[in-house]
Amino acid sequence: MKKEKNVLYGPEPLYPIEKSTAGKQLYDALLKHSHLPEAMIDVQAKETLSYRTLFLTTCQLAQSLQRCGYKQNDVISICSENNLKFFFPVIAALYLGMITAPFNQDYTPGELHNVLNISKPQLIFCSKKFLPKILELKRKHTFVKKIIILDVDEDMFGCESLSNFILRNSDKDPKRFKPVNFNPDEQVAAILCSSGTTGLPKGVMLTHKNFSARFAHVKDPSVGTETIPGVTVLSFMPFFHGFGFLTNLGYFLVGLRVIMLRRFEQELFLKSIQDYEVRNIMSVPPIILFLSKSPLVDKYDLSSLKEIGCGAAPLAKEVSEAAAKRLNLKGIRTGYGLTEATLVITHTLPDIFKSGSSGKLVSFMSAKVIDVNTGKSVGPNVVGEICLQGDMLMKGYAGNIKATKEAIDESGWLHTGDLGYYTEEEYFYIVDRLKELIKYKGFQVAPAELEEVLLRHPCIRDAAVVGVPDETAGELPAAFVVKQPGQKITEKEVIDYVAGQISYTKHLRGGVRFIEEIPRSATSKIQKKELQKLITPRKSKL
Ligand SMILES: Nc1ncnc2c1ncn2[C@@H]1O[C@H](COS(=O)(=O)NC(=O)c2csc(-c3nc4ccc(O)cc4s3)n2)[C@@H](O)[C@H]1O
Repeated sequence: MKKEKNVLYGPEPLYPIEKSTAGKQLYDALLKHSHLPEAMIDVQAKETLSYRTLFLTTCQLAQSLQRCGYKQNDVISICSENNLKFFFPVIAALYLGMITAPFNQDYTPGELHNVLNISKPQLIFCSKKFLPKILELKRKHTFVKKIIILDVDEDMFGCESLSNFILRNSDKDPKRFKPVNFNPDEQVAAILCSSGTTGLPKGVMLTHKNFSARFAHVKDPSVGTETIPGVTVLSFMPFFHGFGFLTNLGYFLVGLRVIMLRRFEQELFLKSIQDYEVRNIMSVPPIILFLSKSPLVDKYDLSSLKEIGCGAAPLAKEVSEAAAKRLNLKGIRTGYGLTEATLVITHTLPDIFKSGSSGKLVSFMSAKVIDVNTGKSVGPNVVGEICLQGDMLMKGYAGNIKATKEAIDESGWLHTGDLGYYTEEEYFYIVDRLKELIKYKGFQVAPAELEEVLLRHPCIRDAAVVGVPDETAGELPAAFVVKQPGQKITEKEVIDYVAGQISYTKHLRGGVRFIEEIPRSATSKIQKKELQKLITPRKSKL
């Protein structure tokens, strides 16, 4: 292949991208692993899902969906905490070429309005805990025609349970089911939320081919976490987010034993590592900080841990080294990823650690760094915007051609909005963010979404939201507010008002500052860097 100057290319892959659909690859993998007794163990519920049950149930659910007339390109959503049954509809949909649009179960009605109008799911699978929210949502959104409850045996409030839906509609012999064939390069597999470089959350369309590129990675011992069937990993990242969604599908593909936490609880996390002899964890920087500092760690035997991956936000060199030393590891494997490029794009290789680096490019991808003023690609050790190209790039933002064109240029390069550089050895370092995105504990916070909520308040004339650096969370959303003339409103009232309108991870933990005017450019774009200079970090109330 012709190599361009100042463009980096990922390594030759150990495994090629399969030509089959991601659904077919998972079908074959689950069949192959169906002798393994444990696919996923719910620690809190003390329940176990076997690969045989995972395989047969996904086939029966796919048969049932087909029998009820669901077909390629129909959209489902999932609203659930991490749950043993979460991936049943995901995998069944992949078999059929249906599209899964998961969303954060803690979203408020306002947030749900935004994201649901992007994907317009006709069928929503939810856990019992979130049924009231989804019933309310169905009343408001006429495109939602059916709700299926994942984790109950009996129908409730006019909604079928998953078990009854399968009982009533599936074939007596699930082994007669075969995945549908379609073009994996074009077929959208999932629509995942991301705010991209600016504005409100958008729907990232990832194709079966994007998934297959990730699947090729996970089979490679130098890329994936573990590749030996039956090896134990711990999974606590939220399943609705690209990180949790795709890492777990990768675990199933390889046949790993996944210890699942419904939500992160410090002692349960440590006890699970000890009791299940977990070998590998994929995590985010706040967890590494916890492992480096918490006295709780000394109460448990964590010697089974052979590798910890970390990504989704910057990991301080000191924190990484302290955690590795405490856990007797040579280092913490770090990676850089974004939903618009499916998952991990760069990562450090096993046993080769470069503190502070996010590692090297993965196969099937190319990268360049461009000068933010000229747009021209630069060479090593020069900071610029990271641009990506290759088989893991999203198909685009669902229903948003304008945002897609702003993100992916005519030459097919995704402009990530991340500032970084690479060394002569092609190790990447992410140093800052051009884009507005705020990362609270690895979770995305779109400033525009909070600004939209603030501007609806009658006492607020103008508002801007920026990220405040925080050692524990990475960044905290903070608001600058201009009051309406003559109006009185306190910082606490603003914080409480926003907290009542938006989900937990987006609350204004960085506080509120009242100012006379929001600094704007000639094109009325908020000058966020100016505002950040006005911020003196306060002790966060996490
Ligand atoms: N390592 C990093 N350092 C600094 N910033 C980082 C980062 N990773 C993501 N980010 C930031 O999050 C943005 C993307 O946010 S996002 O869309 O929510 N997606 C993500 O943050 C995202 C999706 S998948 C993923 C990772 N999966 C992994 C699995 C194993 C492992 O060892 C490392 C990783 S990173 N991250 C990036 O544009 C960037 O701004």
